[in-house]
Formats: sequence, structure tokens, C-alpha cells
Amino acid sequence: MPSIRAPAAKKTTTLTVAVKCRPLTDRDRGRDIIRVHNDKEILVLDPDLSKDYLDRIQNRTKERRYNFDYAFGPTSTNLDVYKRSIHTTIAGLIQGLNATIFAYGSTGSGKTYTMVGTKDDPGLMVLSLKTIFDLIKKDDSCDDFEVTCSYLEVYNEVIYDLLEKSSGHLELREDPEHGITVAGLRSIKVNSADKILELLNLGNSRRKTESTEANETSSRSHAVLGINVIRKQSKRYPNQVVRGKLSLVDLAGSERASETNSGGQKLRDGANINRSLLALANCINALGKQQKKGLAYVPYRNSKLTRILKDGLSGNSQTIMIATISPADGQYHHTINTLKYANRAKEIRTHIQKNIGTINTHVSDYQRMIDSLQNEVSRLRKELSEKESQLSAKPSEKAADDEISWLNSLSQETSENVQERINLQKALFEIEEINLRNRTELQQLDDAIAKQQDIEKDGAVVQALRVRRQVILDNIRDNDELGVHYKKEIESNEKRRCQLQNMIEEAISNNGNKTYLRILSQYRLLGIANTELQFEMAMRDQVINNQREAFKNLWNLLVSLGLDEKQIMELAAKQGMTIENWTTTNQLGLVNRLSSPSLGCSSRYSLSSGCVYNQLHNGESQSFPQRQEFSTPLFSTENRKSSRAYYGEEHRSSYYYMAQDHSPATCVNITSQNWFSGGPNAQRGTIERSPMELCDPLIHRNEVSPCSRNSRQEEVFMYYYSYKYAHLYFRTCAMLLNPMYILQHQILLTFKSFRECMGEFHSRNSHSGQQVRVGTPCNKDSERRMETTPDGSTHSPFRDGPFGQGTGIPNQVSAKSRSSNLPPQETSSFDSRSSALAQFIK
Ligand SMILES: Nc1ncnc2c1ncn2[C@@H]1O[C@H](COP(=O)(O)OP(=O)(O)OP(=O)(O)O)[C@@H](O)[C@H]1O
Repeated sequence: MPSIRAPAAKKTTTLTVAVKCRPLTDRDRGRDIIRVHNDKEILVLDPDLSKDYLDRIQNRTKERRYNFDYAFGPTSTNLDVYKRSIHTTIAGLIQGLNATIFAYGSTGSGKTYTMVGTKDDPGLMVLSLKTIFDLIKKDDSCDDFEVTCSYLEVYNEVIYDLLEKSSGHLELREDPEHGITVAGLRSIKVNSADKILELLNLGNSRRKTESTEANETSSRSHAVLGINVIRKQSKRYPNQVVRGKLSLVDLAGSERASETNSGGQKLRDGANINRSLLALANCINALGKQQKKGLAYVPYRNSKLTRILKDGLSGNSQTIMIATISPADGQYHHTINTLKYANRAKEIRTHIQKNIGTINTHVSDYQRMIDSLQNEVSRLRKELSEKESQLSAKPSEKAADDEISWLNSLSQETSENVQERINLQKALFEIEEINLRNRTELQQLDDAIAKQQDIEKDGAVVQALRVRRQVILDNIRDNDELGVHYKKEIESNEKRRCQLQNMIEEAISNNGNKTYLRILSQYRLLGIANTELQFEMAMRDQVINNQREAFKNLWNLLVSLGLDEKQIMELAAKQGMTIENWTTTNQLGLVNRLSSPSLGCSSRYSLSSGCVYNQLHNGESQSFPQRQEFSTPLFSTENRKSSRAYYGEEHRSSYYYMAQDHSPATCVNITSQNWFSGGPNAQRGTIERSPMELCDPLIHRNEVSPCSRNSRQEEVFMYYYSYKYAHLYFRTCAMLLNPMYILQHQILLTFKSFRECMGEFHSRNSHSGQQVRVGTPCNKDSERRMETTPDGSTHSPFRDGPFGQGTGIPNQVSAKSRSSNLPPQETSSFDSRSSALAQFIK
């Protein structure tokens, strides 16, 4: 006979939120930015140590502080977490209470470690199971206990039974009595914790995991371990059955495709993981809102995960969220994101109630329950209509206090709206980025199939290529669908934004209350953040395209110089470089490129290509492609090495990227001659290096001449400020201009900064009486220093200057500098540079 929940007293409770910070691991780069205070407070330090001038004077810091029910630092073990935050909840299970424990956090933050653990530090799943059986053992009531266990995973929006060897797809059902259930899920009766642990290990071995760049054993699925305890109170209430249900959830980690550096199926998994986590985040948002405003639609149906977690999020369950975070500064944005949702989750309320049923429930009991449920429904309907009418009432009709709280909630809703849009846009951007790659691969496959068909019609290779093509097509279709879905959500979010804006404007026109202005300014600030994000997205697109173009050009140039593909590969292999995914593209692109007049000796390469050149030239063996970072002026060789892993970096703003080496402005011109001959030609000044490259003394650390060593710190200093100004400038542009326009200006600015930098450097050194010659002729002295080479061309004495031999400045840059009508740099003061910049921005 089924058991039925008695309409006994309900207790409303809020979600318990515990935050756990894992220790720094070998994979992490950077410094620890998490501090735990009083076992409750988490302080996230500003990851950016080199703040720019404006940020410093305006005291803009990225430091954040949050309070939670429990906070655990890197030295805490799983047992510490369990004892303080979980133990009492588990004890309620055998009294007929439901509980849900889930770990939430970005990929590699320690969710699986917390839930499953290791032999030395068993996780919450293991510790909970031990407690359940200990409690049953200690119980002296002579009641009968039955413990059953199920273990499922949600992978790519499909549910699988982890306790079945080869499980088929399982479906979710809504059961009026038991809520959401999984039809066909195996539930195994167990008598000891060891037996469940055995099943747990078996299930874990079947779970889908992959090695990604962010985590060696990254869980690609959400896993839910369900423990049901049925207690038959045989003596005191022979007809009564008490049921407790515990769900332990290990979520897959949210990730960015660029960080995990995954492709193909992994990318598809990532998109699905992100989709279900976004659905979970939206539910947490809506539930948080619901508690404050009394109504909000909770989109449980958007994913299987949220449907499974529905009871844990709003139903009959004592729920504990363990938010896991990484202490690394590189993970700052993920950490803040996790903490924001954890903070919101504190507001979520659930209603716990003992699940007491009878074995022989009488019809009159059913009737009583139906009556009481109907009463509750009508009460809730009434409450709902009251709230709705309250919300639709205009502020002018309300009392002053009401007005303030109305405005506050409006302000809150506005920031949520913007935050939601940013999340959606990010997700959309990732999907589009993935599909861009997919389309490139598709094109390559089409061409490869056509080529292969000529050799061997319908052979095994063609078949394999076709299978791969179908997979890519499926991915593209799925991602396109997902993209449409996101776009729709962005549209509805936009609509809501318009509504909110109208409400704010109406409020401002009706009343001069200062709160309106506060809301307005907050709204504008968030709007700016949004603009910046859009800008960043556009720039990242631009950067990706630039890099692709640069690599293609480099390849074509190599081939046009007489090397065939094999020779190039061998050359690359000798240098320890791996060239991936380029063969087909370049072979294909080659014919067009070779006939293109823009190619040849004067081809322009971004410094990404320059970086490859340097690798070849210096004989360093590095993997290809990689980039060099120029953003941190005072970095050591070690820092420099560690900063090379581009994919590990995240949420760099657009101007950061623009200050990097890939812009068309910072190009390296390589003649075919010096490409072959390398070093010696470089010393004769035929290799033209970019101003940025010349400015960076660390690039030429082996080439610095003894006479310039004293001034090296000054060079670094000057380089630093020219970069900082570029940074400030792009900030302004980001708000005002479109990306292409900014790119155009970047070219100008780079030259200008360089000229200023050199001029100032020269003026400093000539004041201090040092024999240092610079290539920017910002005054007559330096003009005279332009020399004529035997072949009649002018070349800058720069190559013998403070950057050492062989660092010849491009003649075109010198010429430009000569014609510059910039005011002479007479002082090196910060102010003069600042006003020059202000003028330039004007
Ligand atoms: N408290 C801890 N002590 C020591 N190492 C830890 C701790 N927490 C996590 N780690 C280590 O960090 C790495 C990532 O942890 P884990 O696999 O649990 O992350 P995750 O959040 O589950 O990632 P994903 O979402 O990708 O599955 C692992 O190598 C793990 O051993």
C-alpha cells in the first residue's frame, strides 16, 4: 500500500549554505586570494595587483566580502565540513525528514572531492552513509528499517542508471504522491554502509569523466545518489510508516570552452553542462526573488537537473548547498559567480515535514487531506492576487515607506535583469564560438572528402570522414537551436529591461526622491558593464580572426618561399612545435593566397606569428601556437613563462587583449630573405620589429648592451606607462565607440605611445648625461643621429641603442616619427603625459 504524506505541521526553513575553499594545487597559477574569517565570512581579495591610476584614486577595488552559514578554508577536511554543517540534517532522515545536499561550483573547484572524497579524506556521501547505518544500529525502538539506494547521472540531458551495467535512457515522471521520480531507476536494498560504498564506487567508475585543461578528471555529468530510509514503527503505531529521503548531488562543473580547451564531443558536453547549470542558476535566482516578492515563475522545466532538484529547492526538504571555490586569482570571476549564487541561495525557503504514512489509509483520511489541500490552494490564490495588486499599484499611491521598499526592489530587479542578460550573452557567445570552430572543421572535412573521393571513391577514409562530418553537423544544429533559445531569452530579458526602464522613468517624473537617482546610477553602471562585455565579445571575435589570418599567412609565406608542407612540418618538429589542424586549411587556402597580391615579402603578421618567428630564431622549443604576454611590465622571466598558457587566462577585458601582441598595429614585417637567413639579417636592420616589441626589453634580454643596462629600469617604467595610457584610452572608447574604430585608433595610439615613450626616455637620459641614443627623433639631436647605410637607405641608430644590437627600428616608424608634430617631450613628468593623452582622447 502506498504511504501518503500526512498534512502534519510544516516547518519553513531556509537553505543552509556552506562555502568550501580548496587548497591551491600544482595546476593553479598565481596567488591565493581567498581569506576565511570567523568560520562564516569569505573575503575575496582583488586579483589585480597592478591597478591603473584611475582605479587607484577612485578606490575601485574588486575585493568582495560574503557571509554564509559556514565557511571552510583550504585546511578544512571533508570531515570538518560534515560535522559542522551536515551531521544533524542526516540524523533527521531516520525520523522521516527529507534532505538534499548538493555541491555547486566551477570546474576543478573541488565538488567531486567534497562529495565523494578520497580514501584518506572520505567525502560527504561516504560520511552520510556511515552516519545513517550508525544511527540505525544505535536505535533502541525495535522499529524495522529498510534502506534502499539508487544512483543516477544526467549526461547531455539524458538520465542513466549508474547501478545498471548498460543502462538505457530513463524518463522523468511527475508522481502526485512522490513528486518527481525517475521511471525504471533501479533501487537496491542494502544492509550496511559498506554495501552502499561498494555500489557508490561501482557507479562512480561508470560515470562520465574527461580530462580537460581545467581538471584532469572533470565530471561531465551530474550525479545523484538517492538513499531512502523506511521505518516501520511496529510497536507503538503498527500501521505507521515513516519515510526519509536523502539526495546527494555532485554537479558537473561550469566551464568556458576556451579554458578547458576542449573540442568535438567534449565541447558538446560542455554546452549541455552549461545549459543545465544556467537553468539551475535561473531557478536559484527566481526562488530568491520569490522569497522577497512573493511571486516569480521558477523555470524548473528548463532542464532535467532542475526537475530532479525541484524538491530540494522548494519542496519538502532540508537542503544544504556546498559552494566550492578555488583560491587561485585566475579563478576570480568563477569564484565571485559561485559566491553570488550561493548568496542568493541563502534566501531560498523550503518546507520540511515528516513523511508519515499509514499502511491502511482510510478513504476518509484521503477526503480530509483533499479538503485541506483545497483550503491551502484557495488561501495561496488569495495571497497571490493580493501580491499582484500590490505590485501593480503605482508608487505615488503608496505611503512613503512603501515607496522606498518598492524602489529598492525595483533597483534589485534591475541589477538582476542586467546580470541575467550578461549571463545569457556569455552563454550565447560561447555557443557561437563553438559553432564557428565547427563550421571551419566542416569546411575542412568537405574539402578532404572531395579530395579523398578522387583518390578512392567511397573508401574507408571517406566513410570515416563522412561520419565525422555528420557528428559536426549534429553539433552545429544543436548549438544553433541552443543559440536561438538564448536569443529568445535575451529578447524577453530586453523587454523586461524596457519595462523596468519605463517604470524608473515614470517614477522619476513623479517624484524627486533621491532613491530614484541612486537606482538610476546603479542601472547605468551595470549598463556600462554590459557594454563592456559586448565589446569584449566583439573583440574576442576579432582577435580569433586575426590570429587565424596570421597563421594562415605565415603558412602561405613559408610555402611560397619554396618549402613544401613536409619540410615545414619537419622544420616545426625540429623546433619542438606541434602544428595542429592546419594542413587541410592551408593546403586549401594556399592557391588563393599565393596569387594574392597582398602576400609575399610585405605580408603583415601579428606578433603571434612574430612569436613563432622568435621561437625559430632563438631556437627555443615551445609548443605552437602560443603567445607572449606584454601586459605586465615588471614581470620576471618566471612570470613570463607562467603567463604563456593563454587558455588558462580568463575574463580578460578587451583592452587587455588589445594591448597584446595580436593587433594588426603591432605587426612584424619579415622579408623573405631574412626569413631564411634569420639572425644575421636582423642585425643589419632588415627585420622590422613592432614598437611594442622594441619597447619590451625583456624580449631582447640577451641583446641588451652593457652601456644600456643602467637604463633598463627606465625602459620598463616608460613601457609601463605607455601601456597604462592605452588601457585608460580603451576604457573610454569601450563606452563610446564601436570595436573597429577603436582598433583603428589603437594603431595610432601604439605609435604615439611609442614615440612619447622614446622621446621621454631620450630626454631623461640626455639630462642625466648618459650616452644613450634612441630612435625617435623628437628633437634635433636625435634627428642628426639618423645614419645612412652603404646602400643609401637610412637606418636608425636604434639598433645600437639601449635595446642592444640587432634591434633595428622600422624605417617607416622613424619616418613617421620625424614627421610627427607632437610637442617635444621636455619633461618626463606624469602630468605632461597625462595632458597629452587627454588631448588625444578629445
Ligand atoms: N580539499 C581538497 N584538498 C586537496 N585537493 C583537492 C581538494 N579539493 C579539490 N582538490 C583537488 O582539485 C582537483 C579538482 O577537484 P575535483 O575534481 O573535485 O573538482 P570538480 O569541481 O569536481 O571538477 P569538475 O566539475 O570538472 O568535475 C582534484 O585534483 C582534487 O584532488
